[in-house]
Amino acid sequence: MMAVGGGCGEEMEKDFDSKLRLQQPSPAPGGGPAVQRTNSIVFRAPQEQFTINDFELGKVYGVGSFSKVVRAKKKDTGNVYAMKIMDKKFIAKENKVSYVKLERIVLDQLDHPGIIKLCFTFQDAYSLYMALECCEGGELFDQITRKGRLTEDEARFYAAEVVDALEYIHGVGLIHRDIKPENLLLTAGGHIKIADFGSVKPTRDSQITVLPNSANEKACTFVGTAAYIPPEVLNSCPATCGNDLWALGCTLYQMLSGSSPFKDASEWLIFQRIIARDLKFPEDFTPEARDLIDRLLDTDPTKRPGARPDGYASLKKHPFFKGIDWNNLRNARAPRLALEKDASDDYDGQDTSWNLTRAGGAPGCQPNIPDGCAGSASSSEQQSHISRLASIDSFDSRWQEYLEPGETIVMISKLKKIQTLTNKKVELILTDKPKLLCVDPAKMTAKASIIWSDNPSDLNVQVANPSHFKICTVCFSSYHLLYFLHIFFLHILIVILLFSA
Ligand SMILES: Nc1ncnc2c1ncn2[C@@H]1O[C@H](COP(=O)(O)OP(=O)(O)OP(=O)(O)O)[C@@H](O)[C@H]1O
Repeated sequence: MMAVGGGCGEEMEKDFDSKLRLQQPSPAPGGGPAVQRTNSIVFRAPQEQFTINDFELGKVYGVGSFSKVVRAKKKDTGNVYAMKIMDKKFIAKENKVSYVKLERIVLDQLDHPGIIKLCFTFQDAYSLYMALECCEGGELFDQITRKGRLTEDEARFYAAEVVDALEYIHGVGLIHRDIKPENLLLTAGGHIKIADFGSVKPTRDSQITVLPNSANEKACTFVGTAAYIPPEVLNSCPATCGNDLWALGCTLYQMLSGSSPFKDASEWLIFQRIIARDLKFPEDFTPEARDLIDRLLDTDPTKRPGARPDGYASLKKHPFFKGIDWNNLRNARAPRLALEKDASDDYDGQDTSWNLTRAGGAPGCQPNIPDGCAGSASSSEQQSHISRLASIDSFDSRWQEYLEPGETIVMISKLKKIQTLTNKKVELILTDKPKLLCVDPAKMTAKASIIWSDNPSDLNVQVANPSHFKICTVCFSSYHLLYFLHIFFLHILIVILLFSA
């Protein structure tokens, strides 16, 4: 096995190996800070000697800040996994080594039907690979988006499964710290699995082995997603299990109403609403739903059901959960999944040349991506994390020829360019210059390049409605382009406004 670029690549390689020296927290006598003792642990999910060529790659499930998750079928066994692929150089550059290691180590020790399972890992010179069990049903976020909002029965079912998994997570002494509909994945049968354990924090009496620094590091480190962050975190209080219960309250509210309870145009404004507990319930919420959410969103984290001395009993006994058979959740009939609109509507399936191991990666690695959604992100990604898409898509060496030395991609997405008689699919690429590029992915020709300008006669944006806007520019050939659809474009607009502000 080769390590990439010395230092960090080698360290990552060692830490992904099947034996790792780690520190296990043990309770300190007299209730003082936990004492760390160093131990060697053997991972349950083995590090295999596989290569990516041992797998037939399918559709892209989603894209994270520094990873891409792809459907991967092992050629010899036929077993299917969700392969999380992380670029070593990128992880090192973005200082995310500990995040990746933490997720690997923690997932390895968890065992609950409501938590995504890590099956094995492997690596090559360029990438780390985590084979996860597949959640073919996508994110809960997408179900909420597709259905508009969920019925109370559907929300009750999902909330109960999250409560069940959270009870386990908190029981082993972990705080997830990023509970939100995007991190609640659904199996093909429609059952919840909690994902994304890169932000977890062990509690003092945690049974879980973590990274050397995780327990010592200040528990009030700011992590999570703005709309789901509890007020005490904004006030720099240490993390507690109550943080996840607040996020559960926000998630339940979102399931029932279609949007999160604390919404606003910027993170700062969202935080103001959270601190002021500016919470309004839609009139059609039942008293039971309203009461549970109200209690979960208590500003005192110790009063939230699930965080009180009686543990999860009061939460599970809440009238909202009437009728839930807590011992038989996984056998209960799950809500019907709303399916994705035909993906081919958005993309015409030409992109079969995505090279997951970057330029210079493993020879002969040309994964087959039959549904043509390579490089695309799920709707939630598009909606919630402006800077995330590009990081992973910038791995794709295809775009390098359009960039100047040192220039990197901030964002990338497919769009329809509407012309008089036809419409065409192109890639819109925003770089950090800032520059906006329009590339025909079929012919790999650049259709336009706009350098940002403060002069409105060079560049101006006209918003028709929330999903349509025009970028009018003299550099953009002789006609104006109407950029059509995807929530993503709203973000481009935001970026435009930010840059021009
Ligand atoms: N086991 C899985 N099965 C199916 N889809 C998955 C699975 N794990 C992740 N995904 C999808 O892939 C997307 C990217 O996941 P990933 O873990 O790389 O990043 P993330 O956790 O969403 O983001 P970040 O790391 O930036 O917090 C997820 O949002 C999800 O939609």
